[in-house]
Parts: sequence; C-alpha cells; structure tokens
Amino acid sequence: MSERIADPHRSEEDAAEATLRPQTLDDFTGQKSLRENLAIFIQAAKARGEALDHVLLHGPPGLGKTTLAQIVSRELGVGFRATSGPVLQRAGDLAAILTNLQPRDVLFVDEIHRLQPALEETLYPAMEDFQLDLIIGEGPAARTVRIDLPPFTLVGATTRAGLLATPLRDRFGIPLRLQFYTPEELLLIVRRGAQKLGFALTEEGAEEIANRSRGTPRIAGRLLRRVRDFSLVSGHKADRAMADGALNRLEVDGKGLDSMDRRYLRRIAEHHHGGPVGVETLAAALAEGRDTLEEVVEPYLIQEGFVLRTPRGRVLGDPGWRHLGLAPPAGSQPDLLGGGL
Ligand SMILES: Nc1ncnc2c1ncn2[C@@H]1O[C@H](COP(=O)(O)OP(=O)(O)OP(=O)(O)O)[C@@H](O)[C@H]1O
Ligand SMILES: [Mg+2]
Repeated sequence: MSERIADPHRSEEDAAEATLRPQTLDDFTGQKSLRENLAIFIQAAKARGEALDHVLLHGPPGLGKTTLAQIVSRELGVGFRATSGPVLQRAGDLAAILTNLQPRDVLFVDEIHRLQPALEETLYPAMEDFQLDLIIGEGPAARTVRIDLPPFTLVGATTRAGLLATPLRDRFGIPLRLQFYTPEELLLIVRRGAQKLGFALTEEGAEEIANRSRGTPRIAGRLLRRVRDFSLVSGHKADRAMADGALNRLEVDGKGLDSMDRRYLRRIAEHHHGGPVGVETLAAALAEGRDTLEEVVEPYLIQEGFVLRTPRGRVLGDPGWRHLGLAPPAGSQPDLLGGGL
C-alpha cells in the first residue's frame, strides 16, 4: 500500500507537505461551510476570552484534519500540543499532558478512535468539567485525587467517526465532517502549491493534476511534486501533455484511480458479476485489510458512484462498469434498497 501514489495516507516523503500546508483559515481552500462556521466559533470564543468548545474533525485521510487543527490554535492565538490515540498508553501520560496545558490551549489528539477505553474515561471529566481524577497508590490504600485543569480545547481527528464511543462523541460541541474536494477547489490548491514551490506549471497542467487527485489535497500535493520531478528531468514545459504523461507513468488513470482502485473494481466485476459481495471477501481476495478498504479505498469510489454500499454487500455502479470499459450485464443491478431481504 505504501507504494501507491494515490494512497491518501501520509507517508515519509510527505514531510515535504509542510511547505504546502495552509497556515490560516483564509489560506485554507474548500470546505466552505465548515470553514465559515469555524471562523464564527473562533471569533466568539476570542471575544468571550474563553476556550473554544471541543472540536471533532472527521473524514477520509488527507483532506486536512491535522492542517485545520493547527489553524484553529493559530487563529485562537494559543498554544498547540499534539498527540495521538495509539501513542497514549498510560493514564499518567495523558495526565502529564493535560496538567501542562496553558489556559485555552489546543490539545490535538489524532486517531482518537484508537484511544484506550480507560484513557477515554479519563477524558470525560477533563472535557466536561476541566477536572482530572487521578488514582494514587494501589489496592486498599488507593485513593482518588481530583485536580483542576486549565480550560482547554480538545481537537480530535478520526477517519472513523463510527468507531467512537457515543459518550466521547457527545462531548464534542463542534463536530465537523470534511468532504472530498471538487476539481475546482483542487485546482486552486494545485495552483497555489505550484506557486509556493516556484514551479512554472501551465493552467492546463494544473487542471490535469487537479482532475486526477481523487478529491484529496494530499494526493494533489504529491502528484504536483512528481510532475515537477518529471518536468525537471525531462526539461519539458509542465503543460497538459507533460502532466498527463507523468501521471500515466505513475499509473494514475484519467479519473485519478490507481492500480489498487482498479483491482478492487475489477474484482467485483469479474469474480462477482458486479456484486453484491461482502467487504470481508473482497479484503481477503485483494490481500488488503478490511479497514484499509473501508477507510481509504472505498470512500472516494462510493462518492463517485463507482461502487454502492448495500445491505448485502458492495455492488458495482454504472460508472464503475464504464470505467472498466465493460457493459453492466442486463438486469444486474439488484434491488439496492435491500427490500428483498
Ligand atoms: N484545504 C486545503 N488547502 C490546501 N492544502 C490542503 C488543504 N487541506 C489539506 N491540504 C494539504 O494536504 C496535506 C494533508 O493534509 P492533512 O495532513 O491535514 O490531512 P489529514 O486529514 O490530517 O490526513 P490523515 O487522516 O492522514 O491524518 C497537507 O499537508 C496540506 O498540504
Ligand atoms: Mg492528520
């Protein structure tokens, strides 16, 4: 998976992302209503001199959750502390972070759906009442000490909001869902990125990259950097033909799908006559984790109608058949609402 150019997950090479990361809410392209709402809540919190309510950012990888968390602290003019669900192992680690926060600081917890249940419970009173219950000692001598915390803003990020326990989800006053970006928004992002890199990319070249970025700024940035490499080495002007050639060599097709996406679609078409087929079956056949399919591969394919998620499993949609250059078999689309169950 790490070899996929269109893998929306972060990779080592994406350290270069920092250069392209927008620094302010105004600089952040797309997610219009989310951005407008957030701007109002930030302004109100600043006017009151209070900590911003806790924010939950959820959506597929590479859409800007970490970027937004950093922007929130910058716009509030407060400190930023970052950690993640899998990194936090002991209640003491969390307590140390919480007690070291300055008033109104942002604490960013990435992959918050992977937080240990015991730590999650430590968070409840911390989020609700800014209090921390620490257990000191062991056995019969153990006692609970209550510590007051400075008011702070927890910004949680997750690709799987569905995996969050309800009591945790309910403690976020500002839940925000990120959507895939439109080609127009990606075009702005690609143009701005080329500018920041000092890379002379033609308008058509930028369009080509934007249209093939799978709705994801992280992929747009990565494709932009690769096209720049090809352009530099070949000495060709970075126009549409140049970008097209580079993206084809990276096996990113005209719709931005990569080899994994195509294997997934082909599997449903050729082995299951278009489905329905269960996600577990697909994961086993493709030697991929079910989580990866559900978190990384499917969201974009579903949003674009290549695949439909039905109660009986995944079904290839008409755009999926067309993309493979195949005709949907007559009467192949089962009743998608699951009425036949
Ligand atoms: N709205 C945007 N405008 C411009 N660039 C963006 C935008 N959103 C994200 N990016 C770019 O995409 C990259 C990935 O974004 P980010 O790391 O915030 O994604 P994420 O949602 O946190 O992903 P993950 O779920 O993998 O943690 C950033 O480095 C930034 O360069
Ligand atoms: Mg992130």
